[in-house]
This record gives sequence, structure tokens and C-alpha cells, in this order.
Amino acid sequence: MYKTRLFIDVGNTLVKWLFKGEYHSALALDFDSELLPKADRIYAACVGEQSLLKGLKNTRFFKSPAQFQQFKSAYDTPEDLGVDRFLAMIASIDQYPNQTRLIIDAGSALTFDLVLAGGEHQGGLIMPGLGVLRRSFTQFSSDSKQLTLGKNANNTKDAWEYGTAQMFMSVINHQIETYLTQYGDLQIILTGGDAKIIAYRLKHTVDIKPYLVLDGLALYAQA
Ligand SMILES: Nc1ncnc2c1ncn2[C@@H]1O[C@H](COP(=O)(O)OP(=O)(O)OP(=O)(O)O)[C@@H](O)[C@H]1O
Ligand SMILES: CC(C)(CO)[C@@H](O)C(=O)NCCC(=O)O
Ligand SMILES: [K+]
Repeated sequence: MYKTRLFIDVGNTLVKWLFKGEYHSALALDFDSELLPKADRIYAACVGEQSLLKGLKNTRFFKSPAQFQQFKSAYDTPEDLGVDRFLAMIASIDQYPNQTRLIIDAGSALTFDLVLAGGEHQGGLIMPGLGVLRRSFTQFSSDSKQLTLGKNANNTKDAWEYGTAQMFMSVINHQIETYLTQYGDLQIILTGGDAKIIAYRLKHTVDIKPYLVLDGLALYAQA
């Protein structure tokens, strides 16, 4: 008998799910498990608030393993690696075989992970995401999603907005350059809620995969 399967990615800002081939999302703040469809089996990847999924039955939670198929973790303590990062990496191995991949997740946090053609994770970086960065200085706190570059401001609001835009985009472009120098040709894959607004300000072409973590979850649950 065919069993329905529901895949859930709980981040710090958004809860995303995959059901019958369709992707959905809701703000973690507004999320209620009543929003989810009924399924025979539920698979969850949670780096956010686990209590959001309380009350769900038949739910399996995953953590990052040391190894999975080609993937080999770079972490000294593999289960400390965010499961969303692990799942994004195995999805990238599946979707971009035999190439060095750089995965940039621009979500609540900004993460970089490098995976060699053979599946060896080279480690990564965690930085504040755009929202965290813009809220990091209480007096100037801003929820703006504008990314204005190459301009100097003549008022405080714009100075913070342009400054944080410059900081955020500079570091992403800089990391890409650094990895290209170190590893040569790279497949760059961009995911996370801010992927789209970043992509066209990058100096390199990238593939945007908003649901890479859910794709990885579906793969991992199948194995
Ligand atoms: N509908 C939306 N509601 C809120 N934020 C959104 C929305 N769409 C895009 N975003 C942006 O996406 C970012 C969150 O990204 P993402 O969806 O990757 O979060 P997350 O998975 O919860 O984060 P993380 O995995 O880093 O905890 C926010 O900073 C916000 O700018
Ligand atoms: C870095 C985040 C917040 C990105 O979603 C998540 O992957 C996480 O909480 N990771 C645990 C720490 C680590 O990956 O080393
Ligand atoms: K994420």
C-alpha cells in the first residue's frame, strides 16, 4: 500500500515542508502543526525550535552522520554539524555529481560549505545572516531587504542599510574568490530565504536551489 510521506525543515525563521512533490513554507513565528497535511510518515530536520513539531506522531528526526554514501563529514564531532547543512550537501552531491561544490545558505545564518567531487566535506563557515546583521545594533535596527552597493549615505538610516549591504555582499563575493583560488572550478549553489536577492549581485554565476535542504531530506529518508 502506498504510504504518504511528509518532509519538514525547521529553520530559525521559516518552516518549510515537502508533500506530494510540492514545497510549502510558513514563518516559524506563525507556524502551527495544524498547517501540515496528514501523512503516514514524517521526516524532520530541525535546527530551530523543536517544540514547533510537538504533537506530531510518527515523526523521525535526523542528525548529521559522519558519513553517508559519498559524503564524508569534516567535523571533529559530526553530529554537531547542522543537519540542514548536511542535507544541503548530500542534495548537492546528488544534483551535481563529480564536481567541487560550494554551498552558500543565506538564511537566518549565512553558511558556506565545500564538498569535493568525491564527497569529502572540507568544512565551512557560519556567519550572521542579513536579518541578524541588520538587527545587531539596536539603535539602527532594520528589517530592510534592500542591498544597495557602491553608495555613501547622507543619513543614519541609509548609512546602516548601505553599510550592512556592503558588508554582507563583500564577504560573500570574497569567500567565492577565495574558494575559487583554492579549489579551482566550482559549482556554486545558493539556497536559503535570501538567495534570490543576493544572486544577481554576485560576480559569479550560481544556481539557486531554494529547497535544497528538503531535497536532501527526501534523499536521506529514502536510504
Ligand atoms: N516569507 C518570508 N518570511 C520571512 N522571511 C523570508 C521570507 N522569504 C524570504 N525570507 C528571508 O529568508 C531569511 C530566512 O531564510 P531561510 O528560509 O533560509 O531561514 P531558515 O531556514 O529559517 O534559516 P536557518 O536555516 O539559517 O535557521 C530571512 O532572513 C528573510 O530575509
Ligand atoms: C548554522 C545553522 C544555524 C544554519 O541553519 C545550523 O546549521 C546550525 O544550527 N548548526 C549547528 C552548528 C554547526 O553547524 O556547526
Ligand atoms: K536553512
